[in-house]
Amino acid sequence: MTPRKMKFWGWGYEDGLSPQVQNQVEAAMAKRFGVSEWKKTPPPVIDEISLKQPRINIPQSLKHLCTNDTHERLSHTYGKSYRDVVRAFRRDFMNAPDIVAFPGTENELINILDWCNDIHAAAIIYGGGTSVVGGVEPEIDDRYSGSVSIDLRNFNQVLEIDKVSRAARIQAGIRGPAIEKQLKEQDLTLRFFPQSFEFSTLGGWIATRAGGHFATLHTHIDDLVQSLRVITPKGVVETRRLPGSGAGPSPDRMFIGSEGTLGIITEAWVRLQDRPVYRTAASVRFPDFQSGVKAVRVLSQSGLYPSNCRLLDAGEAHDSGAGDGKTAVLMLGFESHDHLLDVWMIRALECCKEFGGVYGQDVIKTRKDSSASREGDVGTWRNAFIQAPYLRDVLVGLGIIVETFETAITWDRFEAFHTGVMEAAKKAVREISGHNGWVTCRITHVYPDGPAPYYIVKALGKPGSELEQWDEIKAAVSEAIISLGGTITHHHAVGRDHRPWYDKQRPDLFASALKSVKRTLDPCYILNPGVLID
Ligand SMILES: Cc1cc2nc3c(=O)[nH]c(=O)nc-3n(C[C@H](O)[C@H](O)[C@H](O)COP(=O)(O)OP(=O)(O)OC[C@H]3O[C@@H](n4cnc5c(N)ncnc54)[C@H](O)[C@@H]3O)c2cc1C
Repeated sequence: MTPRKMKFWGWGYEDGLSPQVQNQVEAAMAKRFGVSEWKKTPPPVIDEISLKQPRINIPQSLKHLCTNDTHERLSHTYGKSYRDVVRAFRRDFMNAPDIVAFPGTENELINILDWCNDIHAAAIIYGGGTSVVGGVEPEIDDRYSGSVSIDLRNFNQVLEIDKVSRAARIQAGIRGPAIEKQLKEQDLTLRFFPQSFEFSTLGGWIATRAGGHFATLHTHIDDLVQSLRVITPKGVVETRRLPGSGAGPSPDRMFIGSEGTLGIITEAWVRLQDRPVYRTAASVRFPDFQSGVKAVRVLSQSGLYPSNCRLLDAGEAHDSGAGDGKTAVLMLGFESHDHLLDVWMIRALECCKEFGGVYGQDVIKTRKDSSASREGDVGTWRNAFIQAPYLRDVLVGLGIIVETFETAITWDRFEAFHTGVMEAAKKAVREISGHNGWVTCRITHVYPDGPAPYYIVKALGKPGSELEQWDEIKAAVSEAIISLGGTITHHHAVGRDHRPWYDKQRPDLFASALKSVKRTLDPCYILNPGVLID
């Protein structure tokens, strides 16, 4: 069987979406935007793209690890944000790396890093390349001789499992499905499922402080990291495996979220869980979003800790097929390897009822298989969630601006914050695109002290200016988020795209301290220039 081909210009596999579904999407969007006939841009093919000659040559000693092959250079130019896909559709690959390297051992990695240091080439660490913030794009200036994208795909093994402490030593370049496959043999799971799970890597999750699918408790990868091994241009840092420690600032925390600027994470000990046996799921409809928000706050502070507690506003519920467009919908779920969950679900539904929540036939009693989250509204939403990145690529070809942004804020400020962000987003879409467009929201994660809202923008772009229009919209909503007290990102990371607002959010003295760390670990500033710190 021939292996499925990955797109070099967008999300996932070339055959990831059937032509029938594509046609359905085009028809639905034509109706929504009142377009009689789409003027479609076809996805790029390699022969149409002219790449500049590599600025650096691969030394003889590294020829077996490095390539300047066109397909590899194209595939390593971008992450997977809307900005990235639009530029790929424009056949614009001006920031392609000069060289792509595929080390298989730490020694090989060190040799590549030494070479980058010697010739002052930028070294961009590439995990799964699913960054949505410009994290892997080799955008460099002429202070650098060129750029090398260092792909960690060969670091793809679960190396050791400690069943007693429920932990595993895992290499950083391994993708989500391979982690779970190897842990399943021992009836264990990392239980970390970002939407990009299929193609993103453990090292990428740690480097970006990624957020998984689960709505409460261990939402970020941070909580699952027990220790790290990191290669820096100045040497190796390996931290101690501990369940907890009060010994000064945490060295792990310094590298978690460092986005390839301080070192290359090669492996991590991570905390595992037993595989869930029991599951229950329900969807609850609320007359309006704010009623749902009140219920979600009570749930987040109830100590019930649902695994799924995702509140969709009416627009988002409608778009995913999980709602009628008039009511907000809460996706609720619990899971456990240990006990039946009906008592938890019953109590959670009581909380929802207090705020006008209505649940129906699809309330599912505890089951001992995964079907609980695959049926009814919950299942419909799950399918839409998995297909969404493929659909996004189709919409880009139609000239539709389609992108997300996400943040977090404490409960006491949420209502005013959400109103302000929605107003800013709708105003920006209206003024910049000339149409009303669609701005919808869901709450993806909830903490006892506040939610993480996630917004989706869809608008008809002006042909040829979609990217510039999105950049303006993004700037407007980012200003609103920062001025209203939120974070520029809850889990998508900073990268290059969020830098202006991250620089406003972080305290100045902290920025100086971070720069000192950078100078110590990467004195020639070869690691991922432009990301996080200059
Ligand atoms: C459709 C879609 C859905 C997504 N859903 C989620 C989601 O649910 N939750 C979420 O948090 N994010 C999500 N993302 C964003 C993205 O998947 C995450 O940021 C993810 O953690 C990136 O992992 P990666 O392996 O692809 O890293 P890459 O994109 O390859 O790299 C990301 C950054 O980390 C650095 N890096 C990568 N590996 C290492 C390493 N081993 N050592 C040091 N630095 C490294 C890179 O240099 C870069 O700066 C989504 C993205 C897409 C396109």
